[in-house]
Amino acid sequence: MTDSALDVTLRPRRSVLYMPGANERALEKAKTIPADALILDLEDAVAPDAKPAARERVCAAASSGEYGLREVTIRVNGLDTQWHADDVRAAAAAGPAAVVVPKIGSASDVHAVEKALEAGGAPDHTKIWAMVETPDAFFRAQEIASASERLNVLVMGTNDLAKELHAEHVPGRAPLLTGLGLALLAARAAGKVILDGVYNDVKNLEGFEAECVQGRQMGFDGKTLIHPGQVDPCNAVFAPTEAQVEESRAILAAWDEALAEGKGVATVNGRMIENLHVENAKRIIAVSEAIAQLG
Ligand SMILES: CC(C)(COP(=O)(O)OP(=O)(O)OC[C@H]1O[C@@H](n2cnc3c(N)ncnc32)[C@H](O)[C@@H]1OP(=O)(O)O)[C@@H](O)C(=O)NCCC(=O)NCCSC(=O)C[C@H](O)C(=O)O
Ligand SMILES: [Mg+2]
Repeated sequence: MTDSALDVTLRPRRSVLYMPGANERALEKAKTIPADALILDLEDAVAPDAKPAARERVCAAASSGEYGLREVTIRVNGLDTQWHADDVRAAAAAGPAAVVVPKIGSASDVHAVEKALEAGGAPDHTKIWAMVETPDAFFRAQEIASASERLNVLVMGTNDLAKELHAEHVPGRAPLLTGLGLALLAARAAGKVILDGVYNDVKNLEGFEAECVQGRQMGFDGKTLIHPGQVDPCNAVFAPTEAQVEESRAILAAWDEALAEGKGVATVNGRMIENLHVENAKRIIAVSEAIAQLG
């Protein structure tokens, strides 16, 4: 799907699946997995010796056009690594939907990536997805989110955050909520998309679904994933329900009626409706229609 076919901010990014760039089988399998977006990884999931070959394979996959409507992105190695410059140069030439950059620490990091992409001749459609995953970055989330028009998505790195905090992974994620809340405020203030971090226990679907629901309730647009088995439940949790869409349509109808009567307030199912509820109802309908366009 091209961005001209769909409003960029409404493009569904419910499920965003990482796959190790060195794993040919996973790259092939991804063509049939119903994830909204893919992150072809050159960082954590690829051993140092395998990085040059993985870079070649991932860039070929990203420019192959074989992933249908899925948004295909490349996660490069961090700015302070020996692989970063070559990764960004190769990704710029491949022209994926985005270059996902781990451990972004400040607006100047974003500017450095932007400059490197431009120097490498990256097309305008290649965006920057900034990973916020260190304590410093969470404090600077606002400057990172608003650093560049090319940056359209913040991605939470909850494994690195937990590691940096010396925190434990616990149900409900209490140790991480301060950081996640700061990043959500920053993303919304800058009008950017924000994706929740990964859930490591791939066999625990109950725990995974609970974390998806928590992420949706907090305001995340979708969640990053590590296993194909996480895709369907994640898509279900992050899509508006039929009841929500129906209620949204009732809100729009009641609002039109109120306006025609010269009123600035209405009620639906006994609840007060003001303009802000109407805006939210329009967003829910638009998201639902965007998901339907994916087929
Ligand atoms: C987590 C895994 C290592 C589990 O692997 P495995 O036990 O081999 O899984 P399965 O046997 O259940 O696999 C079944 C089939 O599915 C394919 N598969 C598995 N994972 C993926 C995937 N991510 N994408 C595509 N396809 C996948 C297998 O090849 C099997 O296929 P088949 O042979 O046809 O049956 C593994 O799932 C995995 O490696 N996941 C990705 C790990 C990863 O990318 N990690 C880095 C990103 S997460 C991160 O860095 C977080 C962030 O930075 C932070 O700080 O939080
Ligand atoms: Mg990380």
